[in-house]
Amino acid sequence: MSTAIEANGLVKRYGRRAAAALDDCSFRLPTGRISALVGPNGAGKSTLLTIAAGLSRPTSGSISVLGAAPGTHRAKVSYLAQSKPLYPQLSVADTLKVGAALNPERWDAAYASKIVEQGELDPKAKIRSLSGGQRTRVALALALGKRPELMLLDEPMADLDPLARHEMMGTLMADAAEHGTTVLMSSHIVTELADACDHLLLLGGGRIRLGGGIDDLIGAHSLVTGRGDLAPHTVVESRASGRGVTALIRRDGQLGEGWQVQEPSLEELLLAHLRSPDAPPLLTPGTTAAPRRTEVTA
Ligand SMILES: Nc1ncnc2c1ncn2[C@@H]1O[C@H](COP(=O)(O)OP(=O)(O)OP(=O)(O)O)[C@@H](O)[C@H]1O
Repeated sequence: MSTAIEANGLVKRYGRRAAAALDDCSFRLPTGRISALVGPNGAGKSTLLTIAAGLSRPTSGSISVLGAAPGTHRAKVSYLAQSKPLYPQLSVADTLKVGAALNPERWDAAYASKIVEQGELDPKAKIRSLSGGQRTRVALALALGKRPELMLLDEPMADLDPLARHEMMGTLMADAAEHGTTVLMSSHIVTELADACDHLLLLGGGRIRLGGGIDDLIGAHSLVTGRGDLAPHTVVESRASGRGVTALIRRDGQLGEGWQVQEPSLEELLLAHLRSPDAPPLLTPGTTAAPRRTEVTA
């Protein structure tokens, strides 16, 4: 399978003395995946997305996007910043016209208009008169109307109401599946991700702590309850419970007698890893970066 993004030893410092926002961050995102980018506040999610969009340069390390340095294939990449920048003085209709003018080869006017219409927005309304959620809808119409091969979305749904979020996620995912679009989307809303995404990148301490298909990552872990020794398994998190110990583990062979075993939900998997920042990382096969070749950008 071809590669949408490959990062190798990526480091980003915002100042000489500042702690690294990304610190030896390496991963491979195959094309066609709808990937959640998750991590605590300040983990480096926006930093990674702006570097992939070609708007910020790494301090060191390399990253390729659609096989080239970030920014090379701007026409094929949509980037939606957390702040959703739009021109406040333009109307909704004029904003879409700007989208068409900026993307003459790829613009799908009918599709962009449909997204706006689903929100019952008046095309003549000025952007400055819209609510935060309505602006988000226009920004998403711009990002999707471009019919990109890769979408880099920074908390795209954060200010949509639950119904609008559900509907927009449905539109986004159906579109991505139909067109084979790769999506890398940061979010803190785990329920939104569990339904929509098939791939996960968990950032912590500036590097990837979990990377791979969500089913594979869940399948590699077990939630166990019982008493006894958990060696030789990797214990991600362990807590005393009424029935002994409840632990999220990565199995290494069979479990001993007397353990109740469950498959964790995505939320349980994420919470355990977020609470245990020192747990060993796991990147499933196909999601580790190839050994470093020539620098694509640095
Ligand atoms: N322009 C900047 N100048 C200086 N430091 C920055 C800048 N942008 C980000 N940082 C720092 O880099 C680190 C990572 O920030 P980033 O915004 O990438 O995290 P995030 O995972 O997107 O966080 P959140 O979930 O809160 O949006 C933080 O410590 C932040 O303070």
